[in-house]
Amino acid sequence: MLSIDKIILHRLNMRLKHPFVTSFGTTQDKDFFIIEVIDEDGYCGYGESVAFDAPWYTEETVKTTIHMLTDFLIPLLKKNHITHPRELVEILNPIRRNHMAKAALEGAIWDLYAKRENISLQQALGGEKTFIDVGMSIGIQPTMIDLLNKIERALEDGYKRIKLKIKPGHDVQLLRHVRRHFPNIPIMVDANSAYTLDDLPILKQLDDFDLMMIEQPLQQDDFIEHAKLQDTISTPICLDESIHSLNDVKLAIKLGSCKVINIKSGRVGGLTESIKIHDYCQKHHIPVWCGGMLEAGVGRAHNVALASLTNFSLPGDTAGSSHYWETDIITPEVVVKDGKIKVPTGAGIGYAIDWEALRQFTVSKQIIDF
Ligand SMILES: O=C(O)CCC(=O)C1=CC=C[C@@H](O)[C@@H]1C(=O)O
Ligand SMILES: [Mg+2]
Repeated sequence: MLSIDKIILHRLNMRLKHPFVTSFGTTQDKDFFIIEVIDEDGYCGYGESVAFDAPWYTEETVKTTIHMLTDFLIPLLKKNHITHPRELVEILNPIRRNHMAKAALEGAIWDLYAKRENISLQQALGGEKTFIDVGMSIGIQPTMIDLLNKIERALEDGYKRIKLKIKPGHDVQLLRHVRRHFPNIPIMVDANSAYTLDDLPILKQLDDFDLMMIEQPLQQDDFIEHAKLQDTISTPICLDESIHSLNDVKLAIKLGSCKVINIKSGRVGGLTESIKIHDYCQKHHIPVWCGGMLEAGVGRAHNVALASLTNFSLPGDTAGSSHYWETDIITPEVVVKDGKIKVPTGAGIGYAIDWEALRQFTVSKQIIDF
């Protein structure tokens, strides 16, 4: 049994090395928290919240996550006995959605469980790969030169594919430029729902650029529209914001709304649901890859373990720590070599907290006794 003694919420503020610009806006200072779950034997598990400070990606925010955890999710956990992290889905089920809040807590409990069992998080999740392939997501850049330079540098660092952000007015022309300089590199684009079917003429032109896929071109609940679009274009569609659960995946596959799925544990409510989605997609020959939420080291470590499952067959948005941060909060930091990350084999997430760094970024701390 996992007997929890206390939970500590460490609220942090970390400045990204470079602002990340998408069709919704700009992120530079990341407000989030690390959730530390300590059991009666002194084992500690760590999770990271991924909601942003404003609800532009999904409806959750840092504040809603804290509200959900302190007022609902942790009180529910207190009332239940738990022997395995898989049981958490059922325990937290009375609370609707709020997937990022649930995932932060669940992630910490998976880490705690793995540490108690003295196995790696990878082993606990059923991952098999020794290395994972990594791509880079490049936000919208001030100028074309900046973008070309960023791509150049990512390729030099060995990244296996480049993801570019597009939006209306910032798409075909941009790809023409990029393809002129880099005719053969693996490129994909992410629209973060910036288009509608009225943009079909533009979206059809994207077929000319030999893209690996186009991520989330339409609105998050446009399953039928995505199916129509996938029927019209040959570039595979990948769904991100549309996928909140295994049921969404079933719907998307049934309707033909996509050919690829981006899994983000926070968006789907945690690692247990992520594994279910991974397994279902594998059975249906739909490749998946691990998305990113500009995580610090703890969230990044969880992503690395998850991406080691076999059907994560495409490079993910899990770039190395140094791409985002001057100093990360784990040691060693996550390192990318030749476009790959070695999956750690130590107990739990396999990286230690760098307490000095964590303290340096801490804004506040809340202790919840069990
Ligand atoms: O963590 C990373 O490097 C991936 C960043 C990234 O592309 C995204 C992060 C968060 C929200 C979005 O803007 C975007 C995405 O949609 O995948
Ligand atoms: Mg996306």
